Formats: sequence, structure tokens, C-alpha cells
Amino acid sequence: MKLDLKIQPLSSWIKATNDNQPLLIAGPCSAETEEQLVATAHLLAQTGKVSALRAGIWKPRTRPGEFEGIGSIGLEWLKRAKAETGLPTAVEVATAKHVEEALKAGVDILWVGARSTANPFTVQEIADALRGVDVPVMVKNPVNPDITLWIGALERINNAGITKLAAIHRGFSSYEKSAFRNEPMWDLAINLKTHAPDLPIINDPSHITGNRDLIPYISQKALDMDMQGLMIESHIDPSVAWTDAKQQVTPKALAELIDHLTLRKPEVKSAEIKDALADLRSSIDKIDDLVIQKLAERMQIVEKIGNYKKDNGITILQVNRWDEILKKGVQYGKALKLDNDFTEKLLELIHSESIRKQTEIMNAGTGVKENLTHV
Ligand SMILES: C=C(O[C@@H]1C=C(C(=O)O)C=C[C@H]1O)C(=O)O
Repeated sequence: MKLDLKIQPLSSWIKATNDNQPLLIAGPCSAETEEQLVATAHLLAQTGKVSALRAGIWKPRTRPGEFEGIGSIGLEWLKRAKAETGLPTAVEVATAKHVEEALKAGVDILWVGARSTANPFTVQEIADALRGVDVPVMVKNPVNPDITLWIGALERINNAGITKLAAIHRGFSSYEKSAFRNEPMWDLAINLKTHAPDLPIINDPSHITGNRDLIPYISQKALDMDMQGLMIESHIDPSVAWTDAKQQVTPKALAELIDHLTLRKPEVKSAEIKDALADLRSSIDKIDDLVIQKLAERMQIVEKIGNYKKDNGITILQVNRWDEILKKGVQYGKALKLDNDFTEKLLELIHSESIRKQTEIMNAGTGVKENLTHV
């Protein structure tokens, strides 16, 4: 399903400062003092790598009692930073009042935060406040891994007439313990790209990692996933930052980090490489056809087994048999140099479809509607 978004190219409102590096939006997590913001902005501008200055002035904090942003006074500081450095400015807005104040103060780019994206009422309020205004808006993914909420927010903003639109991939909350503050769940961002190929996606490695040491790894991966730019938090002295101290980098460290990234292009220019890729891809197509044929054959056998089970009062799940398949498969995959995790996930997917199919057979004619795709 392709989304019907009316979008202007990213280059109509923001560009990388040069062709050899990614588009970079940078700035402190929060504007703390006028001196901190303006001094950080100067150092960022001096790197020659930054296309816009970001700073949070209204901060949605998970718990009360934490620093909730400096508020509207920060808009004056942003004005000064822009006047002195020439950098366009970007802030997060979460209410109609924020939108009005930010626009009045001449903020160049607005973004909708992850907690706001998760709430359609909030997004609609922001969208209504944006009607008739020509300002670029970036929409962060919602905190929860729900791509339809992300799409819905983009649609609401776009329906209000905002065509300078981009998505920001900042990762998703997860119950699992992980090295990341927010799980990247790349599949969701790739899925969004498939739904809206023209929609630019900016990656936010600061919020994904929550840890400055992991930022280069996520930044490189984002570029290799064909994302259009990076938004990275940078503070003149991260050790004393009032918010997110662990994930901020100095402007100098940011410049070095950007220099170490490799920028690859999605287009294949050389005819020779194009031919070689076409050959390899045609081999992949043949293999994919075989994989699908074999899976369909397997499912026909599953159907027969399901019918036997129905006629003879046997449970669908056979734990020992499943365990045997999993162990054997993972071992075989390993011998053929497949990653254990991959083989396990693949077999689990096949098994859950097999269970679904047999559940359908058991329920046939009983009036029980089986809507679940996975059990
Ligand atoms: C197909 C069966 O039913 C279930 C599905 C399995 C599969 O798809 O391989 C294996 C064990 C069962 O949990 C079976 O009992 O063999």
C-alpha cells in the first residue's frame, strides 16, 4: 500500500553542507542557558557540517520533577544563535501554543516528538495550528513500535497542507533489556520507506543509543539503510548537560564522527556493476521462487496432518516434535554458515503459520472464526 502524501523534495528546504557528508541537524538536547546555546551554535557552525541547529525548549519528560525545558525564553536565544551563526533553527512542538510561539519567533523547522506522535489528539491539534503555514515539519516515530501511528501522524500533518515533511527515526520503547535506549527496529523504518518512498527519513542516533559511544555505529547503519540525514545531539560540555548527558557529544567530537562515516549512494552508476548485480539478483529471484514453492508444499503436508489431528482428537501443538525440528534446523543452518538467530526466527515463523493453518482446520465448520495470524 503506497501512501498518498504530497511531499516536496528534502532539498527544497534543507541540504547537507557539502556532497561528501550526510545532512546533519545538530544541537543540544535542551537549551539550558543563553550562553550554552549560543556558544554551542557557534562551535557547530564552525565545523561547516551542520545544516540546522536543534534545541529542545519544551521537554516532555517521562516523570514530573525533572527539568522540563526552559520554555518560551529559549526562542529568544534561538533567534540570537541564528542571527550570529546563520544556522536555521529547529524545535519540538507539542501543543498549538508551541506552534504559534515558535512560528512567531521565526523558528525554521518544527518537529513532533515521539510521545506526541503516539497521541492522535495531540497530532491533530498541532496539524490544525499549522494549517495555511509553509514550514517544514519532521515527525518522530511514536514511542511504541506501531507504524500506523507514525503514518497517521504524517498524514494528519500533510493533510493540513504541510508538504515540506520528513520522518525522524528515533527508535522504539521495548521491554527487553538492550544495549540501546530505544530499539532501532530497522524493519519499521524500512516498512515506512516502502509505504512512502519519497518521504525523507532522518535518523536520530542520539535517542536510539542513549550512549555517545554507539552513535557512530547507528549513524553508519542509518546511512546504509538509505536514510537522508542525521539529527545528533551536541552540547558544548556534555558532562554538565541538564538532560541526556550520556548521549550528547561535543561539536568537535561530532565533526570527527561525521568525518569517519562513509556516504554510499543508492544508485548504481557503472554499467559493469549493474550487469553483475542483475545476474546475482536473477539467481536470488530463482531461489526465492523455490523457497516459496517449497513452503507451499510444506503447508499442504501440514494441512493433511491437521486433518488427521481433527479426525483423531490429537492436539495441534506437538512440543517434542517442534523442539526436534528447531534443534536439528538450527544445527544444520549453523553447518551451512547461517546465523543461529536467523534460522531460529525463520523456523518459528514457519511453525506459527503451521499452527495457524491447523487451527483453521480444527475450527472449520464449528462457527469459531480464527482471526489470529500468529499464535
Ligand atoms: C505439523 C505438525 O504440527 C505442529 C507443527 C509443526 C510443523 O509445522 O513442523 C510441528 C509440530 C507441531 O507443533 C506436526 O504435529 O507434525
